[in-house]
Amino acid sequence: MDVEPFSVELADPLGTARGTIQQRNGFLVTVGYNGRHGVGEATPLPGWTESYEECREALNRGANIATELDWGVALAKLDTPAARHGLSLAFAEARARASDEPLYRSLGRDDLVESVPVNATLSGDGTPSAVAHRAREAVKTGFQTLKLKVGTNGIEEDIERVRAIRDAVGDEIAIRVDANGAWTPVEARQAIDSLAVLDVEYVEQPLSTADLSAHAELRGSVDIALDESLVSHDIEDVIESDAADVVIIKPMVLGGPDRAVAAALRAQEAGIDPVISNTIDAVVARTGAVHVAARIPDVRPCGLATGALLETDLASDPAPIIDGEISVPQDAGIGLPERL
Ligand SMILES: O=C(O)CCC(=O)c1ccccc1C(=O)O
Ligand SMILES: [Mg+2]
Repeated sequence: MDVEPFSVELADPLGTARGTIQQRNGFLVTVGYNGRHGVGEATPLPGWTESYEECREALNRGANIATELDWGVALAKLDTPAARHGLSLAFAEARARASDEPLYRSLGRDDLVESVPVNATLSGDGTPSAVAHRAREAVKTGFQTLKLKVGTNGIEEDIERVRAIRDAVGDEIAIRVDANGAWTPVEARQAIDSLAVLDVEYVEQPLSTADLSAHAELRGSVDIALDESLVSHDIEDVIESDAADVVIIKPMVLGGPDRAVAAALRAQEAGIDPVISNTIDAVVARTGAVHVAARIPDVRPCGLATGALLETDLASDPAPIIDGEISVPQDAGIGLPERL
């Protein structure tokens, strides 16, 4: 098991209600298995996963265990999500390569999946007309679903932005908003009443993570999606508390593609729609998440169109976005060169 640090920059920082993301620092993880190599990525995002230092320490520990025993044992001992994701993805890729299948097939999907629908991710800053302009550009390139970051400014201003987008793109385009936990229950109620009129598809994480029952109470005129709540609650808690119409599944946050697939399928079984997203990962984890999405039948548009937010990346992108759908690589493994 080989662990190599990397750093990638965002071309345009992504402003969210929980801070601005400017740079992503992580580790490339390479493993050997049955004569093949698999590559994974561990890119921690503090607040969502362990810190960079904790991730590095966990991977080093894993590397020591892995040389002594085997990958499965090392995986079982990695207890932080980003580190576990790195090893789990590397291992899953090596297995897919050894069986000469694309990763999504190796994860259990039987039929051919050529592409997955995706949303455009729109930063929340700027005037309503600036945001509407970005929305119109995204629709011109083929996106049918837009996700706007909200919660950094006042509710009235956010509603103005969503109204400007709706006016600019018409009624056929789906609009989602992501508050990243910024609202109180009273603010959320007020925002949702206005967002319902603007035919918003769902509100992602309106309230802070802990309170599942407060989210359950908000459900109604606009669907509620939980994202950050999955950091501290597992999918069974969310199902049990009736807190969500949609769950946002980020493989880096859940600890690997295996866990992400399991959680997404479990959600579907319980009548909750999973949406696969990512933490603005580099190309290895981002494309890994594309395979997770391809594994899920009838998946709603996913948050995987984030490659263009990066100024630099680890390799050229094997999953171009065409007409609002991200292409699923069909080569063995993730679809990247065997050694990066
Ligand atoms: O889901 C998307 O459209 C892109 C990813 C995204 O918004 C995001 C990226 C990094 C950290 C948190 C989030 C989030 O969904 O809240
Ligand atoms: Mg979110």
